[in-house]
Amino acid sequence: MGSFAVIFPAAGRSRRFGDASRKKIFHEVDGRAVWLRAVEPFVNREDVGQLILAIAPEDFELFDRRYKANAAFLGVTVVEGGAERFDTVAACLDRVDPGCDHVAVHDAARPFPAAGLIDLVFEAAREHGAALPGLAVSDTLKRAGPDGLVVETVPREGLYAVQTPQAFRLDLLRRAHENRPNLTAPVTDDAQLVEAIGHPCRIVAGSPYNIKITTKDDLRMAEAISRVLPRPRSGSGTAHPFADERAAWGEGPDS
Ligand SMILES: Nc1ccn([C@@H]2O[C@H](COP(=O)(O)OP(=O)(O)OP(=O)(O)O)[C@@H](O)[C@H]2O)c(=O)n1
Ligand SMILES: C[C@](O)(CO)[C@H](O)COP(=O)(O)O
Repeated sequence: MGSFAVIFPAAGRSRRFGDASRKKIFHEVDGRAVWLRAVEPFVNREDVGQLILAIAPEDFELFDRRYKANAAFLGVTVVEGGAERFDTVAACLDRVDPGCDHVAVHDAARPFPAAGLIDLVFEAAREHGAALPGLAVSDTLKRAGPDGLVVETVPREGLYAVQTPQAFRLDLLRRAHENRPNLTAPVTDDAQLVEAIGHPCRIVAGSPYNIKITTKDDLRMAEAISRVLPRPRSGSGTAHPFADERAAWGEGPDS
């Protein structure tokens, strides 16, 4: 079985979060920092060989003071991130151990990646080379102009809101990142780079609980989610609480 290096981009600026005193990944949800919650479900997995967390240069002092011991205990390598998310991931790709043949990228701002969801993504990445979780869009979609007036209704068939972790064969993701200078559109996830070099990416069923903290409202939602999700089972062998949810998601995006 191949081994996954897991990259956690945590070097963002939290602009949309709107708290100049503390970035979103350092806020706590039910007493645990968002970044710790994002990392812990990947710790102690037999299929994970390396954990790499990328933080912004201005956060090293705070991180060392408050979280150095956590990172050491979890076996996390801490590196410096870049100006854009894809720069951060590229910097981490340079640090992947030679023993890893796959890589997963999971936003440090997503505190609830369930074990079952990670299993699905990793299995599909081994089979297809590239995999990511997604939720079929269930609201009606409108495109509007800057004046707020609707221009059109966008058919939602075949549209997914995608999440992380996104997982890839290592050589494929490296090639995809090398091709970045040839793209003109804004790049918002790693799968987009892989799509651009012509490799199909497989969507598996995401989870509505696997939210990304973007605004303060998301943090309030995360607090609510932490109250309804099951607690970790003792002796489960991982720090991850949500191993029983897999059945609820099904095996693919359509189930
Ligand atoms: N240069 C960057 C930009 C983003 N990220 C990370 O990528 C994830 C998703 O990005 P996003 O939610 O946009 O976070 P921020 O960039 O911090 O938010 P904002 O765009 O509001 O400033 C986050 O874990 C963030 O820390 C990163 O590692 N390096
Ligand atoms: C990678 C991602 O979380 C997938 O939904 C998302 O694209 C990140 O976007 P952001 O604009 O950097 O928050």
